[in-house]
Amino acid sequence: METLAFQSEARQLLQLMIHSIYSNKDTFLRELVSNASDALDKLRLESFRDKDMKVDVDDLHIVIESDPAERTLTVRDNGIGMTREDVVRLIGTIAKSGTAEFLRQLKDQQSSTSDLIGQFGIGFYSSFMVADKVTLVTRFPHAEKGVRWESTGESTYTIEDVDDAPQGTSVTLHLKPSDDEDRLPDYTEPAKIREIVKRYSDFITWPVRLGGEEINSRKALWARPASEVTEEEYSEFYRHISHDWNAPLETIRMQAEGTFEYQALLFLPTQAPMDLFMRDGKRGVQLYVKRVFIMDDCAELMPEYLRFVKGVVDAADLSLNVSREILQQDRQIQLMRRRLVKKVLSSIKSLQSSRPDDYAKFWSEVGAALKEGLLSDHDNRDAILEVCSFASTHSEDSLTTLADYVSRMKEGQEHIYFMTGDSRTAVEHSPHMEALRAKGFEVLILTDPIDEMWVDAVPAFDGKPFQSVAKGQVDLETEEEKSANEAKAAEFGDLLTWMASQLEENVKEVRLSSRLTTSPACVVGDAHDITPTLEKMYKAMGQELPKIKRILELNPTHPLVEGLHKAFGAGERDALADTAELLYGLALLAEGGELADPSRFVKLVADRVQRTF
Ligand SMILES: Nc1ncnc2c1ncn2[C@@H]1O[C@H](COP(=O)(O)OP(=O)(O)OP(=O)(O)O)[C@@H](O)[C@H]1O
Repeated sequence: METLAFQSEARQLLQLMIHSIYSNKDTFLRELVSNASDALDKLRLESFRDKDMKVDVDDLHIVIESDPAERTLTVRDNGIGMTREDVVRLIGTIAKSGTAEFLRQLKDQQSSTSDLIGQFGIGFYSSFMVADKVTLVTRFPHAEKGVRWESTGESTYTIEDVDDAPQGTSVTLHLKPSDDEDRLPDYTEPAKIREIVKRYSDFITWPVRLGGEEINSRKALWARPASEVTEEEYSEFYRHISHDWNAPLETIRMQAEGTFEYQALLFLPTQAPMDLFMRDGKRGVQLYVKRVFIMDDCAELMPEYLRFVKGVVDAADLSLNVSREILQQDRQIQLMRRRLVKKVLSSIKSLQSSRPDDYAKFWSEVGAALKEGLLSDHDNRDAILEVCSFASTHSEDSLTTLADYVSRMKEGQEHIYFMTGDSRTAVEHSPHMEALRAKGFEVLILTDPIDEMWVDAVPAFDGKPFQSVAKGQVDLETEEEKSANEAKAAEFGDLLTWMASQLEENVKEVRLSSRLTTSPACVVGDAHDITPTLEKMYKAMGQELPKIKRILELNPTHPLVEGLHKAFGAGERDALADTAELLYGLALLAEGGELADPSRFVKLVADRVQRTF
């Protein structure tokens, strides 16, 4: 027998369970039954794949046994079991993504641990809420010996080989004394066990037996008429497949009959899954064939940008040993996926109109993922744009849809104006916004990294082209203003050419601006240039890009520019070279950009300030 220590994160979680003030302790049984059900699914799949496997899969089941005298409760399955290495890895450590984040949040807000336990998915360790010792005996089909694991949930566990372990896993809880005050019922009572299984695990497709009797109905929710399924049943099922504690925000059911029959039961989450933006993040739709679980995380059923959608698709006409490769090539599957995506998007759309507050919360949780679809899903681009919301200069604290933006467009306004940047403040204070603000045009404020990408790919919404206020020529002038500006441009012509040659390493053109009212200068990109933020993102990913020169725009009514023009006319070229450089530096700083040589800039400024004494 070997005694091993729990990994430190596992130890912290166990402590949390042992001293849990969490009121709903019944959920430990849901977790054990859920794990047993997963183990049975896995064994059946493995037996499809490996025809030589010498395992009896005819009577896969879960048995619950209780012994009031010994005060034990056992949950046993004849599923896939675990090897010794599995036990150490899966039960002794926590490899789950998001654990570190979970423990950090826990430190931050001690008071509401129960909410957090739930969000994280409590799993096997929840046994320690109700037991002071847990014994697990398990055997993997190909292993000769079984493994016996035991722990009191303190810092160590013991592990040893056993000769006579049956196929599968049994978990025996040595229950704490029941205690009404601590809300700890007597879990050896059959009526209590029955009640918990009925409440949390009724839909489990495998038989759950207690005293020789089957105590779950095993009816797949998606196969029952919608009118007969309660909200609570949907929520429990959602918890089983998503490991999310919250009830789903929206339940979506779909059914197709005819040549390719399927039923779908999908859920939108209230909260973003922990792994939404992690590299190994999972997609949430499971594939069943005629009520039999086939695979998790089925990429063929839901595109990546809808990875927060959880649920089940049960197709009647596929073979039970269908593989990913077959799914990828199946035209019916592609058609089905298209319909599922449309249905999900239309459900979000109706959420938006019927429950605006819920939609707003939903958007704040998963909007950044959904917007990825603007790049990857051309067919549904318009439908995605319709359910998007953005910050805008129209309101400080609420977001706007594009339809609402369009309804507020001024007479004669042809474009949907936007500006991308790192933060709302940076965008609002950027010189590029001045003329738009002065003329009262609304500007969308786009600060998600993904925004930098889709704005280049999506040309228009509802026939109105998107226009960056920091790119190309922003055409806001009246005819009179235009002709006045043309006259100015002629007047400033020599200065502009001279400045362009002074700054040629950094800018490709110097011109007069129609977007500035109070700042002296700003830097803008050509319509198809990538933005500085995007340039930074590419660099962060290790991609070197050729240097991108932008355009310097001057505000001819600003005293600094006027002064420069005068001095230039008087022929003081040499002394003005530094001024040109300073102006360019100021324009960069004003948009929150970075100077190539900050120390040189500081020296130039200090020099100027000195001359004022
Ligand atoms: N009855 C079982 N048979 C086989 N493997 C099991 C069994 N119970 C647990 N395991 C293994 O141990 C792992 C950890 O279980 P645990 O319940 O802690 O987390 P989980 O089921 O992965 O996630 P969750 O936190 O959502 O419950 C499982 O993923 C599974 O691989």
